[in-house]
Amino acid sequence: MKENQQSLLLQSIPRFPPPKGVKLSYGTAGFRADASLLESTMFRVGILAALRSLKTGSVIGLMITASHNQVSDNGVKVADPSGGMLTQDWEPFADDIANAPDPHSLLQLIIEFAKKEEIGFEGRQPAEVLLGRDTRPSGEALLDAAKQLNSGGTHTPIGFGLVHHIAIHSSVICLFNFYLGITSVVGAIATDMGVVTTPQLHWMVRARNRGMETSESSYFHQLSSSFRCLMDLKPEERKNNGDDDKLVVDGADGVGGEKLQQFKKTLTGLCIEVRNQGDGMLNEGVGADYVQKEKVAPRGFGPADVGLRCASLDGDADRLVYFSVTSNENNKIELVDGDKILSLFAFFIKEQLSILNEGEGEKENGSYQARLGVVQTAYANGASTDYLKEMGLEVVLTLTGVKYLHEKAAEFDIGIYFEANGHGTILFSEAFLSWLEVTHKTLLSTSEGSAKQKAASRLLAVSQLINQAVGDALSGVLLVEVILQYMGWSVHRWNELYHDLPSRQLKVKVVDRSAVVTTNAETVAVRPIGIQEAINAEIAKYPQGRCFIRPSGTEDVVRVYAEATTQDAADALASSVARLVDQCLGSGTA
Ligand SMILES: CC(=O)N[C@H]1[C@@H](OP(=O)(O)O)O[C@H](CO)[C@@H](O)[C@@H]1O
Ligand SMILES: [Mg+2]
Repeated sequence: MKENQQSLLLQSIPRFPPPKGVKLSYGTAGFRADASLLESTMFRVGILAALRSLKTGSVIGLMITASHNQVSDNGVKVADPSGGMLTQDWEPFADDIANAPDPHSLLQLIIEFAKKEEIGFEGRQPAEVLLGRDTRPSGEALLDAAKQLNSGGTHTPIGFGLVHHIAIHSSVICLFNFYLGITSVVGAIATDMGVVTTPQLHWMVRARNRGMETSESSYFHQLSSSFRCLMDLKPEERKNNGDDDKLVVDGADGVGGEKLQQFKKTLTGLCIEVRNQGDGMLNEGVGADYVQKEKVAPRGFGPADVGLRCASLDGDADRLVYFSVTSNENNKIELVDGDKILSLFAFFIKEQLSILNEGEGEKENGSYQARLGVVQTAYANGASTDYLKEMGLEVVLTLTGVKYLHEKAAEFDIGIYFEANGHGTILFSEAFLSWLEVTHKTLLSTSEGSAKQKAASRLLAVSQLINQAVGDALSGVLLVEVILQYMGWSVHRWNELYHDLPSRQLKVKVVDRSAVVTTNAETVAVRPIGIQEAINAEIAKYPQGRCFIRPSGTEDVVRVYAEATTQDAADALASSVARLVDQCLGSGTA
């Protein structure tokens, strides 16, 4: 590393000492903590992103969000050139630099890592990073702070790279720190994309690295035109419904509600009412995480909504669940979770593939036996896994965290992944898409309007509508809606695809959640020693009981998941295991 680069880093590093007594870890969704603890992390992740951009010769993304966490938390995740999550090989470096105790050790870490990764600092291409943030109020406060700092001349970007807009977060952190971090790498450029959903930022990074336009309007245009195409391909007898069949969406008082409100104006054939658009407290009694875990209607929904088709987004709009309010009391709902969304998508895709391959048999060059697979985690309801297997699909289980599911799904020609909480998408391989495009063209010229041509057209439109970078609640909602219209299904009919086994999820606050170590796709706890045997003894008390514990990667808790044949049994199993965890590791406040 050249001297000018070292001195540039040394100028800024001492300004951001790490918080004392806190160990930060790049978990399933990047770094997440109380916003007040993240000042140095933001700065350091800025450096990491610039290095990643130099290493890959591509644009990298940084998203400031804590998703479904309470409003006082914040976080940051890195989007790799493909638009996916940061490569897992770099996570230890992220942990190391976030926790480096002093300027000297941080600089040494950077020098050694850059050497090991053979990162050239004076290459032809400067580092470039796209920044995005959700609607957390801390973001706005810092925007002002940044502007003041900038006009006050305490930092000058000249010679450090060009920053188009600078925005920041919580009492002097976030984007400004990113900005300083990124521009501590010679020549680096940071471009602020403003307030966006997490999937929008990931989509933008992917688009940019494929030479496409990155604006929000191009994102919305892609979604609305592929949605329109799918609507036009509905069976004739289903073409007239839609407008009188309203969908009500809970926006979690976050960025997704705002964006959907703006976007819905451009959609025809779909009537959407958005509630919780940002006037209330972010994620408080609202949002996909709340609805899925508590199994009750969010704030703003009640008896007047009984029977309506409703959906809920999470705080950064990368999760989606559906529900309908079932009774006038207790805000009870019928939950249609990520597993059911996965099942609906799998059902539709499988049907289109079989139309496309009908009668092709073993003919040479004719059909392409696309490998269709689905990916779930241990949190998937057991009934969904059985249903998917009965459909003849390959089902793979991975660790919790979309990076694991995404990686597995990418091994299929069409890989569909969903977490039960509603995060998921459909990935299409390049090889399959090339074949599909050629086939579609041929079908257009030989048999336009045929069932096969329409099936090919639908699959192509799905690959455009569904976000190929990460799970995206906005594109997900459009695909669900168009499939329901295609099938002529109500939310209730959809929910009848299979019946969920009753389940319960609890969280337990413990002194040190890393004391829980798991194996076997997180279904078995190997530490603390003896706890699994105690859990097994509880499970044995319930017919078809299933239960596991794991440390959360995003909250300071140990999660307990239980399934059984009745709700009372699932509740009792979860509570007794939560007590075990509390006795073994707890601070007593569940
Ligand atoms: C049980 C559960 O819903 N866990 C969620 C949650 O992770 P935890 O590591 O469980 O806190 O947040 C992750 C990021 O959004 C998501 O990938 C994951 O599925
Ligand atoms: Mg989220």
